Amino acid sequence: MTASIGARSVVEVGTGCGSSGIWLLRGMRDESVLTSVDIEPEYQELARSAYRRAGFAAGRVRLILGRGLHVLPRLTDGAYDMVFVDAEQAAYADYLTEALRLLRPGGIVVFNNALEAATSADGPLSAPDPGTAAVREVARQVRDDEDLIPLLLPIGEGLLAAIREAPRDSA
Ligand SMILES: C[S@@+](CC[C@H](N)C(=O)[O-])C[C@H]1O[C@@H](n2cnc3c(N)ncnc32)[C@H](O)[C@@H]1O
Repeated sequence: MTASIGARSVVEVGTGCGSSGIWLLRGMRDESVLTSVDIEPEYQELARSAYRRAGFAAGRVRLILGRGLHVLPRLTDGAYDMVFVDAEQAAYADYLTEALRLLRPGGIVVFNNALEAATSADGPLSAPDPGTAAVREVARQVRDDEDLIPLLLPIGEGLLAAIREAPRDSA
């Protein structure tokens, strides 16, 4: 069973072979579009075929080849309901900045691998690896930002989510 997120437009960084995209599409509205970014053309071809076999029309997915941090700045501000980041852990803080620009008020950004980093022990003499440090930093930023509602889901390697609050009425 898939919980519907009722989203019209979702951006995913890290298409892979299409598994997460299929789960996202199953929870999205019928007329909605998933924009998915990956640096590997072979993965995107496998994903394209997986979406088709899962029954989604070609027009439901826009596959863009390139590094997420090069592609996201070209997408429209405030036009997306959800941004799912599942690539380039060391740059998660930059992806948070991009996601907050892309999201509509009430939209949600989700980072994969959050628990893996949070629960890995540091050695007494070594700094955490850049990916782990970046995941912890983005978790801190989400916690400290008063405009974000944070949520940590213990699913798989852990999903860190943050809802961008709609502006409150000043009256
Ligand atoms: C963990 S896999 C994604 C799996 C996919 N989300 C799923 O669950 O089916 C990570 C993917 O990110 C891609 N990737 C790595 N660095 C990237 C970057 N800087 N920008 C976009 N994609 C990247 C890899 O090619 C790989 O396909």
